[in-house]
Amino acid sequence: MASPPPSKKVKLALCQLAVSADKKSNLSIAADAIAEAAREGAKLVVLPEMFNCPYSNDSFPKYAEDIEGGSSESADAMAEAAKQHGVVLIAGSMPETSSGKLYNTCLVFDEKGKLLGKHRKVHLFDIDIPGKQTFKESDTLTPGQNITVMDTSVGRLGIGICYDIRFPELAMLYAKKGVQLIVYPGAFNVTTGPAHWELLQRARAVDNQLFVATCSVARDPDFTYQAWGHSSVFDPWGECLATTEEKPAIIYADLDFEEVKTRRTNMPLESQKRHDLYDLVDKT
Ligand SMILES: O=C(O)CCC(=O)C(=O)O
Repeated sequence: MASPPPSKKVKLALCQLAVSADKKSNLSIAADAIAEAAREGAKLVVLPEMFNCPYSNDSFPKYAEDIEGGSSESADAMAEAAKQHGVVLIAGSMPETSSGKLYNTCLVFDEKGKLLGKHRKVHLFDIDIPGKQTFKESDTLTPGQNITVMDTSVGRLGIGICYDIRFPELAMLYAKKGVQLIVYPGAFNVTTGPAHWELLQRARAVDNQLFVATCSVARDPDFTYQAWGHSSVFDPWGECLATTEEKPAIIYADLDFEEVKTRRTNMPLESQKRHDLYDLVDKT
């Protein structure tokens, strides 16, 4: 891949949305948040994982849309919002149906509403912490087969979805490909969130000397899945630029991608790696 586009400053908005069982209302809440973020000057806007439906295996098949088949009201609504407000939009994720399979899919639109690419969650969230948190996405979902790097007008972005953040190799591959910011739409829970959410973001940021942003749904006490919230963004030094708690919120940060270069010049980890002792294999 060629070098990333020239470094720029960009105002990022993370929209921690309240999601209900009403898809139309979820889409309209998302569109309103995008409009508000754009009014505040954001050029890059992020939505949460499964922003158009409740996070449950029962919901995924019911809410899934055939994005490639061109009949996706959620994709159409988000393309329209990105265009209307002139922002690069990382549209969280939504259940996608394709050739009889279901995926947890993030769509990315440019400021003209053109689909720049999509990421299908590659690591499915299958965990069992008895009495605390059990979830098995693989009961309904199929993992994606691609990693996702894209050049946008605001910089080179890498996308992961929630559980993808636990796999450092993915972030390392993104760094190797010149990514300046990794965005993880997500929805950790009240068991794993307090333990690992911030730690994982800071680790991915510091290890790879790049920006890391996460965007969660807000917590709904009536849902079976209790989301952690705490959408945040960390810089390449591991400092938190913005965060929030569990309620609906839009948070903002000014990212200066020049800092990626500066940190890597000051501390040249990449060139100091001992490729004679270990290596990262890129199979993409
Ligand atoms: O890794 C975790 O603890 C939570 C992951 C998750 O909620 C997800 O992948 O949707």
